[in-house]
Amino acid sequence: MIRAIITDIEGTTSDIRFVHNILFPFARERLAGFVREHQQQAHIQAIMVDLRTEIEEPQADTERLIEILFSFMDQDRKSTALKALQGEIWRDGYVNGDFTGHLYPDVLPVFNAWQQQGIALYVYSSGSVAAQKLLFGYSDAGDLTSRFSGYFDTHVGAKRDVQSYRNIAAQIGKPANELLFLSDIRQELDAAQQAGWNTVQLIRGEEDTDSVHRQVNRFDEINLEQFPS
Ligand SMILES: CSCCC(=O)C(=O)COP(=O)(O)O
Ligand SMILES: [Mg+2]
Repeated sequence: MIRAIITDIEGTTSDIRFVHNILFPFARERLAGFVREHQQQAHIQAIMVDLRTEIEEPQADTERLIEILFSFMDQDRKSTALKALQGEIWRDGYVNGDFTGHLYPDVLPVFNAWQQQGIALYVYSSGSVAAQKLLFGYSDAGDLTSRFSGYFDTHVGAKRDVQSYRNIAAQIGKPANELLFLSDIRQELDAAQQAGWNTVQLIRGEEDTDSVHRQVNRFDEINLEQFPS
């Protein structure tokens, strides 16, 4: 019996093109100026401390960190520090109405149905928790933040690591076999499955013929009765 559903964002609830063509360029254009302007603020300093730790360069100055952040963006590296900064930068874009968080139209009706069945919804994304709340708070369908019982980012671990899913299960407080993870990325689903979770792969674009996971093209094709009770 599925009691909690944990969803990825990019490529699952939301179009990868929104993230790569709207969000990422918006942050890239503003990143250097943002870091220079806000580097004295405590929460930005904390992000920079994390970044220095991540790159093992305790003496790195602001310009070196900016250089590193650009190389991380080029690699689409899921660095917790980069993701935290991107979230800070996107805030202005959402608040000023430059964009709204993309949501596939099939998502919200299915969220509604699951909630009516008493199933708790969570998010797990490489984007920071703050960025997740912005995307769903300023989504195409309005403010959906109250729909979720919790949010997880790479502070629990990377999305391809089995231990991350064990950490999330411990925080949710439910056994792994009552959890369902939704993602477009096979390697993330493999990790969740190794942790004992149920999985469904969203195929929003190209097919994935190497996957062992149940596959659907839309949320309304997910049949919770297929999972063992
Ligand atoms: C919170 S929306 C931005 C998502 C993001 O920054 C990203 O790297 C995509 O990560 P995901 O784990 O959702 O595929
Ligand atoms: Mg994804």
